[in-house]
Amino acid sequence: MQHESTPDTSPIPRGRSLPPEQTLLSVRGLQKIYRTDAGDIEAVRNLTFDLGKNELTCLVGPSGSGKTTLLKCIAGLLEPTSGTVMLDGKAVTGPPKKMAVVFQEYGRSLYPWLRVDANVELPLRNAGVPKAERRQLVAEALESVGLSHVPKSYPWQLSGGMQQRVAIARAIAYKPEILLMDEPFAAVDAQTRADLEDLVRSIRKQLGVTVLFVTHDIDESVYLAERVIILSSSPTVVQEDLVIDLPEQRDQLETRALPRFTELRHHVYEQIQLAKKGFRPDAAQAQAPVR
Ligand SMILES: Nc1ncnc2c1ncn2[C@@H]1O[C@H](COP(=O)(O)OP(=O)(O)OP(=O)(O)O)[C@@H](O)[C@H]1O
Repeated sequence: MQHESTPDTSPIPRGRSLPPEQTLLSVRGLQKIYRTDAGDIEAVRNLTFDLGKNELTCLVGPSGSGKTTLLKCIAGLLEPTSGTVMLDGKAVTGPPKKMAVVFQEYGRSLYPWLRVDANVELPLRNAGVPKAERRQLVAEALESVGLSHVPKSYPWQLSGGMQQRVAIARAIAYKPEILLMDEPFAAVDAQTRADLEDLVRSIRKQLGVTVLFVTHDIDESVYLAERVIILSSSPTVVQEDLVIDLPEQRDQLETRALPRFTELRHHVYEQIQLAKKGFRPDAAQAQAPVR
C-alpha cells in the first residue's frame, strides 16, 4: 500500500505530515480523557496528522474509537486534554468561523418552523452578513446542492436526502475553508446516499473546500476520499494513513468496479478487523526489535 507519511522514529504511530504552506488543519498529539463519576475514560490517546488544502479525507475506525470525540475537538466544541489543533496556523480554542459541521441528524439540525431558505440563511444572519449578500449566498448554496426549486418549502415537506442537502447548503453558504461531516448519510437509503456522495465530491471541487468525513461505511470511505485515516480502537492512535490512488474522476459504477477499488476496500476492512481485535500499532512498534 502506498503511503505519504514522513519517516518517523517515534514510538507513537502518526498520520502524514505536510509542509506548512500545504497544510490547512494540523492535529498534534491530541489526547482526550473524559472525567466521569465512574472514573477517567481515555477516549483518544495520541493523534497526529495534517489535512492538506482542498483535500477530501475519510476517517474510519471501530465503533467507539473516538471519531466523534476527535471531530468535536477539531470543531472547537470540546477541549482536548492535551495536544493541539491548528487551523491555518492558528490554534483552535472555540468554533472557528472558517469551519462548518454537518451531522447525521439532519432532522434535528434544521429548524422545522423555518423555510428552507431561512434555514440556510440563519448562520449568515447570526454572523451579521448584510441582507443582499445573504440572499446571494443562500441562492448559490441552494443551487450547489440542487435545491433551487424548493426555497419556500419547510424541511418536513422534503425527503430525508433533500433535508440533508439543506443541511449541506447551510454549511457551505458562508464558504467555509473546511467542512467536517460526521456520518452525514447514515440515515438515508442507498440510492440517495450514492447521490449525496457524488454531491460532496462535486462541492469539494467547485468550492475548493477541505473535507474531513467520518463514516462507518468502508466502501464509502474508499469511493469518496483521497486519503483514509484508519483509527485504532480506543484509546485511539492513528493505525494507518492510507492514500487512495484511484482516478480523480469517480463514478458510482465504474470506480467501484475497478480492481484497485476492491484491493483498497479489502485492505481497509482488514485493518478495521485488526483494530476490533485489539491490535495496537503503538504496542506493535514498542515491541519491534531495534535495528
Ligand atoms: N461525554 C462523554 N463522557 C464519557 N465518555 C464518553 C463521552 N463521549 C464519548 N465517550 C466515550 O469515548 C469513547 C469514544 O466515543 P466516540 O463517540 O468519540 O467514538 P466514535 O468512534 O464516534 O463511536 P461510534 O463509531 O460508535 O459513533 C467511547 O468509549 C465513549 O463511550
